[in-house]
Amino acid sequence: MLLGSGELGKEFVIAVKRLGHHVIAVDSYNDAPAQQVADGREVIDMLDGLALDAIVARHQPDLIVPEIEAIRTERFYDYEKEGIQVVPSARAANFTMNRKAIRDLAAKELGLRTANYRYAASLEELHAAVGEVGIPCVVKPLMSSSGKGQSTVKSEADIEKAWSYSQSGKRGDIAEVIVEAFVQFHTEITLLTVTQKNGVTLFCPPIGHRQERGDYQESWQPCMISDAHLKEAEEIAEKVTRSLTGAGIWGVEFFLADEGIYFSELSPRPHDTGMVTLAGTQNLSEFELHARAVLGLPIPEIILLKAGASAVVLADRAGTNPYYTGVEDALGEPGSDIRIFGKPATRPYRRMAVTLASDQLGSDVDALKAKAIANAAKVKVLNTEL
Ligand SMILES: Nc1ncnc2c1ncn2[C@@H]1O[C@H](COP(=O)(O)OP(=O)(O)OP(=O)(O)O)[C@@H](O)[C@H]1O
Ligand SMILES: NCC(=O)N[C@@H]1O[C@H](COP(=O)([O-])[O-])[C@@H](O)[C@H]1O
Ligand SMILES: [Mg+2]
Repeated sequence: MLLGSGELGKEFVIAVKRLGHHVIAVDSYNDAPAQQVADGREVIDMLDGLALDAIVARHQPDLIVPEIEAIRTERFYDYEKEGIQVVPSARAANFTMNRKAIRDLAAKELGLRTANYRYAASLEELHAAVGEVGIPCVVKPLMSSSGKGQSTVKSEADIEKAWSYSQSGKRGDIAEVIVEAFVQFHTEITLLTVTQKNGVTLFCPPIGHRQERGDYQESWQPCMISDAHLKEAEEIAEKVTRSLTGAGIWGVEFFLADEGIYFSELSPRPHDTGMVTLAGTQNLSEFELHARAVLGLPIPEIILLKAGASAVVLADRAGTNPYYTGVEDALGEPGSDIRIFGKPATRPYRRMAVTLASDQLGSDVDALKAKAIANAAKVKVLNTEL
């Protein structure tokens, strides 16, 4: 049972169905991307614990695979006790659903370097927290993803806007926000990390990415970083995933700054920036790795086969029944590909597709990034009904 059925879930469903499994895909709206390729579907509010209990009782899944954060993950501890495998584990899903749990674990318990941070549960508390952390700083709802409700405070005048934006962009019922000192990083990476039932942790070559409005725009693999940074990132990823427990792929996010490496956050599931692996950069994509890891199947090796890049195609308006023009143009050159997710509705900035570019190992990753961006710009998302 897949909880959350967006673009990441869709590729995961394809990977597990190729291994012969039966999937029920769940989301809060009908015809979500992963539901279109699954065996069955449910439409519920996943923050509603009783609604979750009802579908778990109805389908009796062997595995529960969360695909988003905003789920009543407290219920997962009971499901685990009942013998259902929660991916990667109830603890991991529960800790990462709320930024407070994972940040306090990383910074306080594990002693990792993170941006200086405070929490605030009201506008007054936000003023105080910004005072302590300093300007510029980043304000994020405790429960949100893809930058929803996130903004950067550059002056005192931004504080009120940041509070109201956090409240309209948050997922679920938690009003509290985290206030993080702005890290002046030069590089941002995702380290895809695979924990296995046999206890051996594997790492994919680092993925570089660029974000706007807290949401990813392009990603590329490999991202060249120093051996020392890579070793440190792998050690941190191993430490955090071991503490959270379980088997599966994780997207561990780091900022690389002049003063060193910062742990930012992690997803206990495939990562959006990891869609670059759909370009065939590795022998197994992040979705195939997740499938094997959660099913306890062997992963004899992870090897980099090609250099690649991905770029997002965003909608620019609200509407239904989207269709796409320019796909022919975007696929014209060798090494170009696209994944259209099949979301049934658009809204401004909603990610609808990614373009992929790849070439042989050792080729210029910047050129691949430019190619993916140029191809994404050729694709237009239009609506038959506005
Ligand atoms: N403290 C910070 N300093 C500088 N930039 C930041 C900071 N926090 C976040 N960002 C920028 O905003 C992006 C999104 O932040 P973060 O990953 O915390 O949000 P998110 O909503 O969980 O995103 P996602 O779910 O897509 O991973 C980061 O990748 C980074 O580019
Ligand atoms: N950074 C997290 C992320 O990329 N999550 C992916 O986006 C979907 C939601 O998209 P939507 O908001 O367009 O419905 C999620 O279901 C997941 O696949
Ligand atoms: Mg992130």
